[in-house]
Amino acid sequence: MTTSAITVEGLRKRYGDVQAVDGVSLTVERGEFYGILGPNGAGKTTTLEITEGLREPDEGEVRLLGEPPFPRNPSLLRRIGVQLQASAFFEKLTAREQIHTFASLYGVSAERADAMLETVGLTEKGDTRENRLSGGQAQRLSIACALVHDPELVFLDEPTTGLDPQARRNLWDLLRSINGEGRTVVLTTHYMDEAETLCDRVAVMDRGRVLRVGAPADLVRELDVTSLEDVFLHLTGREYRE
Ligand SMILES: Nc1ncnc2c1ncn2[C@@H]1O[C@H](COP(=O)(O)OP(=O)(O)OP(=O)(O)O)[C@@H](O)[C@H]1O
Repeated sequence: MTTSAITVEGLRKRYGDVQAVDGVSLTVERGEFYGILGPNGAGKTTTLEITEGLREPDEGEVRLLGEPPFPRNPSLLRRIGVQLQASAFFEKLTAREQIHTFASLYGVSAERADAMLETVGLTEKGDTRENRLSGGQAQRLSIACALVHDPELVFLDEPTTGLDPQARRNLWDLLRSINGEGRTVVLTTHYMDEAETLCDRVAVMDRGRVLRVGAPADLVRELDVTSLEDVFLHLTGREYRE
């Protein structure tokens, strides 16, 4: 039996008075495109960071590709890709220098780095400094950096926030092709249309808890509504964006 890509059991994390994650359990299968949805402060990023092994939970168990991610597990680092925010780029480097730097950290060839730049459509921007890239270009570069070592599983935290509609659609195509190659993709998003279009299954989170998990179309049917936006409203009793 192959293990799931991710299993999370009874996760809890508190910051001072804030119970950021309050008993989250979920399973992501290998090859799945999985979305974590929720409003600001729902606990999505904290759940993701614990799953990636970047944070220690107060309680709960995580298995990432069958292994515990915390404390830092070097054998896992090569197998997962974490999209960093564009602000985490090395200062003053060009797009090509950024991805070459990530590649060398992983012992990956410069040719592979250049090929990744091409995959995300940034070859022509190779000589452009990170602070001169558009929002969409910076997002694509950060995804390329997360993929340069050919990981099995990719984590993306709100990859299309702040992009114009065309740039979002281009990024959707890229994410679909990443998943189409058999990689597991886990993303958080604020956009219901994005989740509806891309995700095999979504977990709807609010106030540190998972309210419901399912395929978008199944959730819409089960709750007898017309869209994922309505699913959210039905589950939480409020609009997605207040
Ligand atoms: N390092 C921290 N210290 C203190 N409180 C934190 C910290 N990180 C998150 N929180 C709080 O924990 C709660 C959950 O935050 P988290 O970032 O996980 O939510 P989120 O769903 O990712 O939100 P967003 O969509 O705004 O990114 C919030 O109330 C947040 O203010």
